[in-house]
Amino acid sequence: MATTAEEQAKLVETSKRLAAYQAVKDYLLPEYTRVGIGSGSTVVYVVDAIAALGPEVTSKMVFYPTGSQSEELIEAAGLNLQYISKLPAGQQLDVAFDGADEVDDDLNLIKGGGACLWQEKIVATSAKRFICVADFRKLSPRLGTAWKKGIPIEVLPMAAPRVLDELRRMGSQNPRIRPGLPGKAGATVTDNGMWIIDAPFAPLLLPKDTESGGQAGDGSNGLWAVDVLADALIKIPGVAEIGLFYGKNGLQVASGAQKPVAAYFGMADGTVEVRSPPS
Ligand SMILES: O=C[C@H](O)[C@H](O)[C@H](O)COP(=O)(O)O
Repeated sequence: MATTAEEQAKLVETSKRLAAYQAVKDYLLPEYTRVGIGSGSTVVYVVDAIAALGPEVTSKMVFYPTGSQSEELIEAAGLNLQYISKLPAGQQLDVAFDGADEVDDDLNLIKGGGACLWQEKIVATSAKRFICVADFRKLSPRLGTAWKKGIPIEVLPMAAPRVLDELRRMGSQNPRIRPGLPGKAGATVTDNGMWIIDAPFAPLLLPKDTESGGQAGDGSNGLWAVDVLADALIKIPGVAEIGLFYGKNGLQVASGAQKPVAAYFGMADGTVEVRSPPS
């Protein structure tokens, strides 16, 4: 068991790597030609795993980034880069891999801890199969349990004060514009020229909490169901996109699905746990 901070950090990196290599082994089939590459520190290992397959496999593939970081990763690995704007209408990516900040029991996700959520959602929903790759810290029964910083929300800068007002009205505890420090004074600016607001809410309810006379989930008692909150957040004027990736159970290998078909977790004991959403 890891005891020092250094050992814990090493364990986390090993876990990310294990999950990434397993996910690529299971879901990057040699016949695939279009692959989405997400953002964050875990995706670095996904790209490593893909590059390790060698040009005989990867040269026939084209890789679609979710922002400037993954664009650089793709290029640095010598993989073929293409932009999602060039994906012809009516066509899909074969698969997309991405990380997450938190994953609940139903495989709803919080994303955007690295300010990349908007392009990530476009790429994920353009894929026939969206695969989430994470370490054991991300696994939690309800969103907002382990990830306390809040739901990342990408907003038009001029609308930020109004969005903050509305989030407070909805019961978010201390929503804040994400600072750019230490690298940049002022707000964090996304790849799309937007700002990020982090909006903490009490842990989000799942259908198993709200069905059969359970909690309302409409925010009236301070508790929101994932889908109800997501639908309300996206309607706030000035919100460009939200870092909740959610959807109905059973909506899987389908165009437009935000939830992954599988989530790979590198566990602290050196195993990889694979989860699929309940059907
Ligand atoms: O904005 C960043 C993305 O949503 C990342 O995929 C997410 O923050 C997870 O990142 P990491 O793999 O570094 O934990």
